[in-house]
Amino acid sequence: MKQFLSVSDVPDINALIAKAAAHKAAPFASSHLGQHKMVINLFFNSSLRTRMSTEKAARQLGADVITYDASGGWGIEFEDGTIMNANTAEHVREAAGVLSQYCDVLCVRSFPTLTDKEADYADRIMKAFVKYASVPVVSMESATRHPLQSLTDCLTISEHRRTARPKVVLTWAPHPRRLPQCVANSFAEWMQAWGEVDLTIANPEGFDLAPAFAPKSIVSHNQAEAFAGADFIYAKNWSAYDDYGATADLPDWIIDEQKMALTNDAFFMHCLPVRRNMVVSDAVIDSPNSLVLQQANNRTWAAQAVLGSML
Ligand SMILES: NCCC[C@H](NC(=O)CCC(=O)O)C(=O)O
Ligand SMILES: NC(=O)OP(=O)(O)O
Repeated sequence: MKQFLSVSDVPDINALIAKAAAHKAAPFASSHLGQHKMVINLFFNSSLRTRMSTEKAARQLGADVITYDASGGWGIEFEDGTIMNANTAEHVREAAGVLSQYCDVLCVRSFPTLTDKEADYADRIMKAFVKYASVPVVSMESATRHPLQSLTDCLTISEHRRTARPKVVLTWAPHPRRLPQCVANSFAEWMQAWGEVDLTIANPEGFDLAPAFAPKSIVSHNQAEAFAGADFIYAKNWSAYDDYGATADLPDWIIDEQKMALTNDAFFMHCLPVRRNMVVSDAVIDSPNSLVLQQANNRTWAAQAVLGSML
C-alpha cells in the first residue's frame, strides 16, 4: 500500500484483517520489517489511542518513531500562491517535503473545520500531505474518515460475531459538542465494502451522513426499530452533514439498558473517547457485552498491519 486514507486503498480487506490478527497472535514476529526505518506521527489534534497504538505498532515492527504535536509547531499554509504575511510560517510543500527526509512512513491526524464543508470533504490537508510527501502517508483520522479505527472495528466484529452475517447498527448518540462525521463515515464505508454484515444506520432526521457513505436504503430515523435483532450496536455522535456542523439536543438517543434489551443480546461498541451517561449509560458500557477495551486493544494490531504493509 502506498497510502492508507480510505477503504479504497485496501486491495483485500479480509487479507488485511487476517494480517492484523496474525500480529495480535505474534506481536514481534515481524520485527525485521521496520529495522532502520523511521515512522513520523504528526498530530494537529488530540489523541490517546491513536497516538499510543500507532507508536506501539511501529516499535513492535522494529521501527523507530517520532511523534510531533503539530498544533504547537509552525503554522502550516495549505493555500497555493498565497502571500504568507499572516499566521502561517511554512507551506505544506516544504513541511511535507522536509518530513519525508526524516521518515519512511508519515502518519497524519487532521480533523475537519466543521465550518467549511467543501474544504473538509475535499480532505484538503490530508491530500496536500499525500501530494507533497515522497513517502507513504497513513491517515490517523482526516476531515472525512478514520480508516485505522474502521479496520480495528472489522477485526473486533470478526472476533465476536456469533453468526456469519451479523446485524450491525451504527447509531447516532447525543453529545454536548459538535463532532466530525469521520468515524461514522468510515465505519459505514468499511462495513459496506467488507460485505460480511447487514448494516443499518440509525440517526435523527437532519443527521443523515453524506449520501456517498450512507445510501438512503440503509438509514432509519427510528432508533428502537433499528435496534430490533441487532448483534452489534456501534454508537457515535456526529454533527450534521446537510446543515453542516449543526448539533441537536436529543437526550432520548442515549444508548441505555432499555434500548439494548431490544437487540439480540448485542455487543456495544464505541471508538472512544466517550461521554458517559450522555452517549451511553454506565450500565451498558460497564456490561460484559461492552467491547470498548477490546477495540482499543485492536488498534495496535490494525496499525501494525497497515504500517507493516508499507515498511
Ligand atoms: N478519534 C476518535 C474520535 C475523535 C473525535 N472525538 C472527539 O473529538 C470527542 C471529544 C469530546 O468528547 O469532547 C471524533 O468524534 O471524531
Ligand atoms: N479512537 C480514537 O481514535 O481515539 P483517540 O482520538 O484517542 O486517538
